[in-house]
Amino acid sequence: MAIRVLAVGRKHESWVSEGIDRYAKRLKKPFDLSWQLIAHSAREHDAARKEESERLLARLGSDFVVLLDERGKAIDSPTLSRTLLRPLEASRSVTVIIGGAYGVDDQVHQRADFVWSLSPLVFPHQLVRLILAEQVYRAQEIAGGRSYHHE
Ligand SMILES: C[S@@+](CC[C@H](N)C(=O)[O-])C[C@H]1O[C@@H](n2cnc3c(N)ncnc32)[C@H](O)[C@@H]1O
Repeated sequence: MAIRVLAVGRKHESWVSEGIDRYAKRLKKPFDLSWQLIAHSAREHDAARKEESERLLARLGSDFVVLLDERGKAIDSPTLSRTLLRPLEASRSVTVIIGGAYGVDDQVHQRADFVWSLSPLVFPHQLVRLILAEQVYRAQEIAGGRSYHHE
């Protein structure tokens, strides 16, 4: 079991890639991250959101789905650690979704098991990838009782 990220958009930009690699090197099962990039739609607004959401839904299966959305629920890092570990320990894969420029539609919201807000502020997609990588590393360290995270 592992954590898969489904992200709408192009490959990691270099400044993001460097940061993600930094954390990825320190990740071990079940917290290792794999990335699947979903092509963004050539359309705009609602039409793009719908098309990208269909592409995301087609890849979900029975995973525990965490949707990143600024309107979701803000949680602290220990709660994130438990939220990720619980399905992984029950042999269920976790998929984390990062939407495109227009976010995702209601169907993806309804499918999500947990909608996670990093902040009410909207962050650029690439930065969200980097924050996610660091928070998954932090979740791993909390689960292992190590000293990276100080309350
Ligand atoms: C540029 S944002 C799109 C924002 C857009 N207003 C929307 O309706 O979702 C791209 C993606 O980054 C993620 N994102 C951006 N800010 C976020 C935040 N504060 N918390 C959680 N996810 C965020 C979401 O997955 C979002 O779909």
